[in-house]
Amino acid sequence: MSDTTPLDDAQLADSVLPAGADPFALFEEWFAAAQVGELNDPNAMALATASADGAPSVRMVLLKGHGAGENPEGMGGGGFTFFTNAESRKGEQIRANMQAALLFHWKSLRRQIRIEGPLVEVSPARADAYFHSRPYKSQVGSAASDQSRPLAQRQEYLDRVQQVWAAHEGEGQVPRPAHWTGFTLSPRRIEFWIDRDNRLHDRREFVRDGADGEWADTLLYP
Ligand SMILES: Cc1cc2nc3c(=O)[nH]c(=O)nc-3n(C[C@H](O)[C@H](O)[C@H](O)COP(=O)(O)O)c2cc1C
Ligand SMILES: Cc1ncc(COP(=O)(O)O)c(C=O)c1O
Repeated sequence: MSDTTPLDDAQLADSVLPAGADPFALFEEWFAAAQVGELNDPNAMALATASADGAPSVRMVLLKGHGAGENPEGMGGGGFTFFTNAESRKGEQIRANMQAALLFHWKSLRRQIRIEGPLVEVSPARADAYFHSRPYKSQVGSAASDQSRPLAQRQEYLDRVQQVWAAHEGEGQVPRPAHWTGFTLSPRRIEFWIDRDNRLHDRREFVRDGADGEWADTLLYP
């Protein structure tokens, strides 16, 4: 027989996602909690892109810049930035269709954030600065990789790694390949989801028309 004990006060409590909140401030709050509560890569997020004809694909990337202070190519309005090889599968999809969706799921916190909007490429200066802030080994690994293209055998990649390593060891940094860059998602929709017992979850979405638009928010049925 099903459990028919009455819902308790915690389950019947009102939403903890405040109406009229600033979604960037709420993101910062949750992201800070994730730094403490999530064991590995609290900045890991799923990045969904789609081909020109609308076929979706998704993979994990790391968030490397975020918040109201992000300034996608001078349009302002904040954003969420990741870096990648623009000749990869995702890079080709982004070139064909400059929009994406991001998903954070912090399992230990039982929280999810979904973010959607157009993408803007970061400036070459920012891509350089980020690329060179990475450890030498990571610079080498990225520069030696034709990300997402077929590799006949792993040794081929390892040989390239050795070559790039030797070529730039003296300077201690690798020139950033022109195709290694970053993209900032300018959010048009941000949704916060928090687990509540018995699937009586709590969701609030924030939407705006453009990078300079006002946020409007609403609760959503779980
Ligand atoms: C936790 C995690 C973080 C990752 N971060 C990145 C990243 O920031 N940039 C990146 O290009 N690939 C990253 N990867 C690898 C991607 O998931 C993916 O394998 C790669 O980018 C190729 O994707 P694509 O074929 O769709 O272009 C990460 C993988 C994991 C599991
Ligand atoms: C291929 C690749 N590029 C980039 C990153 C992002 O991390 P970082 O820039 O800190 O190396 C990752 C992380 O897993 C990765 O696998």
